[in-house]
Amino acid sequence: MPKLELLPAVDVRDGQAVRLVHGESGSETSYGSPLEAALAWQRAGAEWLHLVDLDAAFGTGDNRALIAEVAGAMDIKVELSGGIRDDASLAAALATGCRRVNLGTAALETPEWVAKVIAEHGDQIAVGLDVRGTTLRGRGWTRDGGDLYETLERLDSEGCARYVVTDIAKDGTLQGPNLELLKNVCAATDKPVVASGGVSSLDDLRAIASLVPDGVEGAIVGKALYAKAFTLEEALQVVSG
Ligand SMILES: O=C(O)c1ccccc1NCC(=O)[C@H](O)[C@H](O)COP(=O)(O)O
Repeated sequence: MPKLELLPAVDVRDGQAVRLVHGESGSETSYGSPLEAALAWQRAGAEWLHLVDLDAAFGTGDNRALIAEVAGAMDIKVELSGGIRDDASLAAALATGCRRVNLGTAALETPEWVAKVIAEHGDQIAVGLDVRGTTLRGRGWTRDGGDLYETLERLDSEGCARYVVTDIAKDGTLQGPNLELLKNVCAATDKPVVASGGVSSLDDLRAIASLVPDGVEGAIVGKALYAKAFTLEEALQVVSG
């Protein structure tokens, strides 16, 4: 089986590591200290951490200092997401030393700025394509933001290096990933795709890994790890190729 990168998630709301259902504000289950969670994933052998500032994504404040503390404590690569929408928030995100950032809302609302930062920062910029059906959602997944495939075509033409693809209907539900969506996005772009949302089992990871030849590069796993559906060590073993 081809190797799949695994990105355990730490989503931060109001200073706590949480998981949401369908990304909905108010559906939080809390899992304690974000730093402890991140260090646990690092100790278990993760090569990447997917770190999300949910308050910044929802516009309910931010966890910027804590996010910087967590990112700074990591020896592994960090992908940072949530509320990165302008020069100041991008500069703060990159100053944490993270390997890359995910832009979501900005790719829908300020496409000129996104084209500019893609040109400036290359593969330090990924775009999160968060969808319901084939409609993109921004502002913490609360507002419609256009057609998935039209936006993908535009971002490809601007040189976007990578996409993080989430089916919101699956996110935080432990119902399995949307493999059809992943296949369709891979068919529409030559750029690598990171799958996010819904992973519930080691078989789900095997199914995502079977899409590596199509262009899937990695998988983000949140709820399944916190719910102890499997251990990160087991997951890393399964995706190691
Ligand atoms: O990433 C964001 O910006 C974001 C914004 C609003 C709500 C949720 C957001 N991200 C959620 C994640 O990235 C999850 O960590 C990831 O999809 C894992 O999902 P799961 O394995 O289903 O818990």
